[in-house]
Amino acid sequence: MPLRGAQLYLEIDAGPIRDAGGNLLAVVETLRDMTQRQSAESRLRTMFEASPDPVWIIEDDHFVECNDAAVNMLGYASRDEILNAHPSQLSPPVQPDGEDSFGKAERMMALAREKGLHRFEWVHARADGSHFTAEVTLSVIDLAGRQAIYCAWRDISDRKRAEEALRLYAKAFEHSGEAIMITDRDNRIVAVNAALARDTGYAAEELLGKDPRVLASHQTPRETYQAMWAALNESGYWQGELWDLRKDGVSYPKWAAISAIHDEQGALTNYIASFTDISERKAAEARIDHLAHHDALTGLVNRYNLESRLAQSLLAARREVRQLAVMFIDLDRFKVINDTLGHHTGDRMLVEVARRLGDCVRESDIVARLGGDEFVVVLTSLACDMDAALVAAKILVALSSPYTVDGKILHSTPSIGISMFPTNGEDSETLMKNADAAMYFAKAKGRNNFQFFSPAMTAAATERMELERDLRGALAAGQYELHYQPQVCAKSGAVRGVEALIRWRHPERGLVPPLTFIPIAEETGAIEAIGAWVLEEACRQKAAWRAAGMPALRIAVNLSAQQLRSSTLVAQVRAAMEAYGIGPGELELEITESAAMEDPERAIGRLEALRGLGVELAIDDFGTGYSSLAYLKMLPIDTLKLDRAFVRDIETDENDAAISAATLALARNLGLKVVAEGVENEAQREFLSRHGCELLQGYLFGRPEPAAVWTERWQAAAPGTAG
Ligand SMILES: Nc1nc2c(ncn2[C@@H]2O[C@H](COP(=O)(O)O[C@H]3[C@@H](O)[C@H](n4cnc5c(=O)[nH]c(N)nc54)O[C@@H]3COP(=O)(O)O)[C@@H](O)[C@H]2O)c(=O)[nH]1
Repeated sequence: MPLRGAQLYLEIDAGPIRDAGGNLLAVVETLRDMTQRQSAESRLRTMFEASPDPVWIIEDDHFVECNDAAVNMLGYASRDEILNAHPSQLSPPVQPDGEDSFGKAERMMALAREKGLHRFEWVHARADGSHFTAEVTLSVIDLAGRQAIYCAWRDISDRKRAEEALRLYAKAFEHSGEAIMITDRDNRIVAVNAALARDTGYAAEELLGKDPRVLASHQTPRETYQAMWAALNESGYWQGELWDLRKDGVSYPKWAAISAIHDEQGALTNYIASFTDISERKAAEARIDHLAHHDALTGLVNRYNLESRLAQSLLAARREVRQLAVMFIDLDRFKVINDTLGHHTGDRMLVEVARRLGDCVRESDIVARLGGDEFVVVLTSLACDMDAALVAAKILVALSSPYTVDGKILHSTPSIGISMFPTNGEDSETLMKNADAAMYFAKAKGRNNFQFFSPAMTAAATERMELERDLRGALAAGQYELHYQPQVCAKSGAVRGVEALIRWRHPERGLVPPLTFIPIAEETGAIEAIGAWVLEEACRQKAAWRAAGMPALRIAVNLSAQQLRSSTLVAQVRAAMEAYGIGPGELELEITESAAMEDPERAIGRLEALRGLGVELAIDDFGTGYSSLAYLKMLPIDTLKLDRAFVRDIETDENDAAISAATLALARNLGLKVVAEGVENEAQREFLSRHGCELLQGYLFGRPEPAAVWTERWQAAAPGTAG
């Protein structure tokens, strides 16, 4: 029963009652209490209106009712604008799956009618044309006896975006070139990507659920792992190098970056690690490091590395109270091999030298190449300097044995300088400097030997360095001059020719003799320019003497081995002769026996060409070298110069006398003239003359003097000649 005073909603049905004639007899009214139903409908409408999600009523496939949320979501001003629209009219023409919106909407509604409830995703269009994705739920309802569809939307754009992002992350994870691994809070592997499977050789299934240490090799130091966990616990991040083991058992270095992941409450949930295989980078680094510390040609320790290795060895020697030897090794006349046979041959020989040096020393010793043909051997931990001498002797033998390079047999010898720690120096620099000085001393001592450093050598080495420095500018500064020494007829004493001998008028040192600077000029290559100057100057002087009416004397000029090697020599000589009108027989070129024997075939060709110019040719220092008589016979020469070493003791030393006599006999047989050098006294003159020597040269007849002195002398002897 309704309460007194409460409102009632009644539904009244009234029906007339008539008699047979149709007259109204009464009205029958049926009252139905609709109060409850009315309030239910009102509640439904309220709910419909108050729903935060857009809701619609669809009848005959058109929206006939909607709430404010639907109007707002679509961005229209009033529901009048959208009511009676077909769902496709509030949608883009086509749905993301490619189906047209009208057809698909019809299909969805049909499905809802068939099943009673149907849920699906739908892209709608707002009033401004923008789109959003909604999850649509269609439920079939009965509206006052008519079938309708209740339609509810939920904007799932955010969810879709999140899903899209997740899909993207998943793709990025899977396709990343970097190996990625995700572990749970207990450090069990929960995900690995394809790159990790590729790098490790394991399939993902073989790793899931395992501890990442299944990949570890024992090459990663324990401290690295300790530091890694400390950093992850403290800052949540660590990166560094780890060594892992591939499934095939090969270990490899990888660069790891690991982050700890926490949820919104700050609880640890995962670790995510990315790894880069750095095998190639490490190998490249190792190669670069090797190149930086080793000589590219021989693979020996280089200069830079030698310094640090020597410093370390010195520390050890000091600690162990042992000696140490630094050996400077230079190959004698290596430049000749390089210049004549080419760098390729020179390089191959240096590689062989490096190999032989390695064979002469212990593993713990150091063998370095400083560049060119300069090597350094450090003998570490020696008991006495005798040990160093034994190794030096071994090196002498090893490096002096013939080399077979490109089918050629080559000869070279080393000059070795040794400085000892601690006697000759306590630091690397001093020891190296002193070994270098000792090496120069070994060279000066005739090469192919070793010398221990002595303090006196420092001065000699310093002087050599200074000379080398000053030599560079001497030609341009006009500091060279030629002195001339006469060659006389043994029988008559008449001057037949002069030999041009170079002198260096050094601004501080005064007159420097050729034996002091010619070897340096030869080693540094300066000799070629100096030789060219000598040739030109001698020819110029000869022309000047001729112009002054001096006797027509043959002029002899010394040629260095390097000049003989030069392909421009013949052209140079021709040019000088033409420039100063030097005729056949007026110029003699002296070459040493060793220069001619360096490459006899080439020498023969070049000397023949010079001969063709009318130049006379002499072999200098005859008897001091290792002449092959077979080759000597083939050389197109006119004169042998008997070395003054044999002349000096010719009257007292039977050997010298015998060699001199034999040389003179040989020359006679070969049809050659002989000039005996270094004749200082009558007895020598008499001996040589008696044995048929035609020409003599020596202090007995005159020392080498400047051209002006000879001019004066000749003018005095033959007054009336032009000045
Ligand atoms: N490539 C070039 N080499 C040259 C040139 N000029 C000289 N030289 C070579 O230097 C060497 C030494 O020469 P030098 O000091 O001039 O000595 C010469 C004479 O002074 C010396 N000599 C002459 N007579 C005597 C003597 O009676 N006693 C004695 N103790 N020494 C004497 O002999 C040298 C001449 O030697 P040589 O040339 O072998 O005839 C020397 O090897 C020169 O070749 C140059 O321009 N280019």
